[in-house]
Formats: sequence, C-alpha cells, structure tokens
Amino acid sequence: MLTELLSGWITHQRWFAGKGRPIDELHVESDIELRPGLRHLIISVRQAGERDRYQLLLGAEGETDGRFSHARIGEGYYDALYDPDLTGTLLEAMADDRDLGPLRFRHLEGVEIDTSLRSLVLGAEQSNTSLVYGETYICKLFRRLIPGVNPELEIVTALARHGAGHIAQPYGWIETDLDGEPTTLAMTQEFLATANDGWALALTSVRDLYASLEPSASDAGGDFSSESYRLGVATAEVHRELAAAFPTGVMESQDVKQMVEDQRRRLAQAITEVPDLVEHARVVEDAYQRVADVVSEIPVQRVHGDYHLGQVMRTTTDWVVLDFEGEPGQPLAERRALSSPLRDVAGMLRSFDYAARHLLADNPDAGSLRPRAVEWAELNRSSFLAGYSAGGGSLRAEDAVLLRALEMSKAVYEVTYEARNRPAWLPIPMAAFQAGR
Ligand SMILES: Nc1ncnc2c1ncn2[C@@H]1O[C@H](COP(=O)(O)OP(=O)(O)O)[C@@H](O)[C@H]1O
Ligand SMILES: O=P(O)(O)O[C@H]1O[C@H](CO)[C@@H](O[C@H]2O[C@H](CO)[C@@H](O)[C@H](O)[C@H]2O)[C@H](O)[C@H]1O
Repeated sequence: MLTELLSGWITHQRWFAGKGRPIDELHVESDIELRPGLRHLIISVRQAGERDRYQLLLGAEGETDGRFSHARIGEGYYDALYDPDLTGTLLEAMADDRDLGPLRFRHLEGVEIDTSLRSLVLGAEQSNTSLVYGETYICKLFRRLIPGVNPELEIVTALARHGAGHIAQPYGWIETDLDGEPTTLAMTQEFLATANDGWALALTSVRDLYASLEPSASDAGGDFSSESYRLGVATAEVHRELAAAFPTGVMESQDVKQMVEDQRRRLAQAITEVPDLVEHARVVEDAYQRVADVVSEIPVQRVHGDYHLGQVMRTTTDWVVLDFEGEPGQPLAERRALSSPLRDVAGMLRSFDYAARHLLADNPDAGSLRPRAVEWAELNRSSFLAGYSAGGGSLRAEDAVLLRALEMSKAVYEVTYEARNRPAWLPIPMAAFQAGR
C-alpha cells in the first residue's frame, strides 16, 4: 500500500524533520495528477502527538526500466523530482498560470519562462529540494509545509516589482491553501550559474592567509576585505530597498524591554540544551542589560533574518542576496516581523568570525594560527561595517550597544544550531563570548 511505502521511505530523507521518532500515522492529504505518470502528493505525518505535512512528486515506475532506482520510493513508485522528462510540467504549468485541482501555478507578470529546459536535482540538498533547469532557473520545492506565504517569495517578488538589484530574479511559484491560508509550495528564480557563494570565497581567502608568509591579512594574496566592503554596501542597499517595499516602524522603549526579556528567555532555553553555555551567561546578560539601560527606540523594518556568508553570492558584477526566509525553525509570524536591520549586520559579522575560525577546528597548528584568524575576522568585519556605512546603512555611535547584543543573541542561536546539527563546530560560536576573541 502506498502509505506503507511512504512511511518506510520518508524517514530516510534528509529533509524529513522527524527522524528518530516513530511514525504513529501517515496519510495522503492531497493527491493530484499533474500529467499521466506524475502525481503531486501532500502527506500528513503524525509523530508523538504532532503533525507535519510534506510534499512530493510521485512517479509511476511503469516503463522506466529501473532508471530511477536511486530515487525509488518502493514497489512501483519513485521520487519524480529526479525525472527530467516529468519535471518540465512544473515550468509549463507556471508559464501558463494553470490551476490543477487545489494547486495554483503562477508566473511573475512580464517575465517569459523557457519551458524547454531540463532539470537536475541540485546536489546541496538540505531541508528543501532544488531543481536547476538548464543553467537558467532554480526551482526550490519546500518539503516540510508551513501554512502561509513563504517570506522568501514574498520578499523577492516585492523587491523585483520595485526594480531592486542584489536579488535573483523571481519567475514563478506554486501555491495551495492549507488550513485556509495560501501556502507556498515552490518558487522559481534565476539560477546564478557563474556565481560563487560568499562562504566558499571567504574560506579561500582564509586558507591563503594561513599558507602565506605575509605578516598581515591585508598583505596576503587572498585578501577579502574589498569584497567585505562591497558586501557591506550591497547589504545597505538591500536594507534600503526592503524599507521602501514594506512597512517600517519604530520599536518604542516598552517593546525594547520586551525584546530584551525575549532574548533572556531564549538564552535560558539555550542553556537547558547546551549546559556549557552557562559559563558565558554573564557576558550575554550584560550585553542585553546594556540595551535595556540605554536604548530607548529602535527603527525597524523587514530584514533578511538569517544573514550569513552562505546566503550571498558573488556574480561577475556584484553581490546577490539569497534566502530571505529568516531563521529556519522559527514561527512564520516571527520570521516576518519587523526588526532592526542591525540584526543582519550582526549575522554577517558573526559569519566572518566563523569563516576565520572553522579551519582551526582540526588543525594541529591551531595555536599558532589563532592570531591570524582573529586578524582576518577583524579586518573583514571592519571592512564590512565601513561598506555598510558608505552604502547609506545607518550605523550611529549609539548603535554599538544594540549591535553587540544582537551579535551575542546570534551566537546563542548558533550554539543551539551547532549542538543539534554539527557538534564539532560548537567551539566556533562559543568563542564569541570570550573577551578579546
Ligand atoms: N539563485 C541561485 N543561483 C545559484 N545557486 C543558488 C541559487 N539559490 C540557491 N543556490 C545554491 O543553493 C544553496 C542552498 O540554497 P538555499 O536557498 O540557501 O537553500 P536552503 O534553504 O536549503 O539552505 C546555496 O548556498 C547556493 O549554493
Ligand atoms: O543556511 P540556512 O538558512 O540553512 O541557515 C542555517 O544553517 C547555517 C549553516 O549552514 C547556519 O550558519 C552558521 O554557519 C555558517 C557556516 O556554515 C556561518 O557562515 C554562519 O555565520 C553561522 O550562523 C545558520 O545559522 C542556520 O540558521
């Protein structure tokens, strides 16, 4: 039976969020034929009293001669995202604005979609699955479905309508209604075929510095600081465009205090998950208390929300920002809430620290290289901030208190993220709390 096959298969998928817990019940909530041999399924999975929904494209093995054995779900079925003969249907349906049962396929007004392109599943699959069509489009299918419009789609379509730069052009999306709310199932954007992601570029620079005999980070071959500066400029421009495309506001003193309370609660929660964090609680608390004491108002707007070097790509001409989805795992309302743009600035500052330190983790020369790591991080952090100011980003002297607290808050988030996902990397955010990093 299909539901039994799916129960056995889903627990082995990287994007399945409920690993390690038995499935109490799985049923197919929606089953729509997109074309002969291709069905779109939304399945509901109940585990320990909680329910999650996932989507998949189901192919019928029929005449496929075992070509999709690597994507097999079970007797008679496979994951059709791996079948380029079938995935063209998604592009065609978006290009035609088709309604197929409860599924709505849409494209952005004024764009043309080339429906002849064939797809490949992008290797870097994580919590979602992306298809790259030719070298032109990337279509990201959200695997675990959260009712509501995905913030990434909401933001890039609004920015594109305002003619903003620094984003990958959106082309189309797929949606349906879940719990009465329009819900994004997938979105298609320009694929930046020749771009490199910021994390990879930064690591190349850090490696060059470690290998170099030059005495300082700015003299070594792979200096990254001019890129950090340009990234700062681009970040300020994206913030300005977000402020123009969405409402803005001011967080008043009462709400600032509430925000500080929320951060304290998050810290306490993180300590229950990672008890070693308690050693640094004082430092974090002090940073939060300073905000409560001296910050009375904070300008707020829509922001990226999970800004780091892996979310920015360098094309031949400039930096492009991806993945405006906020922190994964946070409720949608929180990810869409107005916030200080300094939150993104703090996220990127943390990322420079990550890039500098992560190569030290299993390096026998770590001790002697640490000062170079600190130097690299400081140089690139300050270049980024200089670029952010030069690009028109607001960075007043009094913002230092808020920026410090936001960096501490991000590091607390990273501690739980690493403990859950990559325990070997836990020392990286832990180092953020030490004086004289
Ligand atoms: N528009 C794009 N052009 C080229 N590569 C992209 C694009 N969007 C995403 N990628 C690649 O896919 C990776 C993961 O994308 P992302 O949207 O961050 O997925 P996730 O939400 O699963 O983290 C990125 O680091 C980048 O390498
Ligand atoms: O990219 P995602 O939206 O999935 O973000 C999550 O995963 C990130 C790691 O891939 C994580 O980022 C942390 O590690 C990065 C290096 O891999 C580093 O550049 C970031 O500064 C650091 O926060 C991110 O926090 C998490 O939400």
